[in-house]
Amino acid sequence: MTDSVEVLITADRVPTYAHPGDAGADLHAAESLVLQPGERATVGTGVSIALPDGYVAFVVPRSGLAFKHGITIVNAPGTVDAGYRGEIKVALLNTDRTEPYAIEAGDRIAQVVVMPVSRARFIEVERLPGSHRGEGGFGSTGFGEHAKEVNA
Ligand SMILES: O=c1ccn([C@H]2C[C@H](O)[C@@H](COP(=O)(O)OP(=O)(O)OP(=O)(O)O)O2)c(=O)[nH]1
Ligand SMILES: [Mg+2]
Repeated sequence: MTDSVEVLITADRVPTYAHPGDAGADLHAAESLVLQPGERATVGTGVSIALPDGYVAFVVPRSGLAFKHGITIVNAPGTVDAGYRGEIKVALLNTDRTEPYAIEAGDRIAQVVVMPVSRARFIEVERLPGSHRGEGGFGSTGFGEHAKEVNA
């Protein structure tokens, strides 16, 4: 890693980066529960942090849980504000249509990504400056081959 930031923490289990260079540190469940198909639940992690001003922590799904079991996070990415001192909680959702998913206390249920963030100074104007994209959005560049024409 080229950069790191000190984050004060109280935790039953401190989040861990599985490999050098990983962006996400795994968060462990502080409780056991079963998520029925389609069910969502807020799961404690036993972790509280004090981020420096100018940083945010995003709580994001683990890909393996998502791909293999359909376990995702309802509000992904969950936003942990720098001023938040409460327990980080994970709003898990079982998107599988048929299979319940059991979470044991200590399981790694999500990961946390700490990033610098800018706060905007919103400056109201009568008219926005022009841009190449303009107002095009929501698939305006098409899908597949059409993108090549746009990029040409
Ligand atoms: O996945 C998450 C998302 C948020 N939080 C905590 C930290 C965050 O600082 C606080 C508020 O989150 P957010 O602003 O997303 O929720 P809100 O519904 O707008 O609540 P509030 O009115 O408290 O801002 O809840 C979590 O523990 N986990
Ligand atoms: Mg909020």
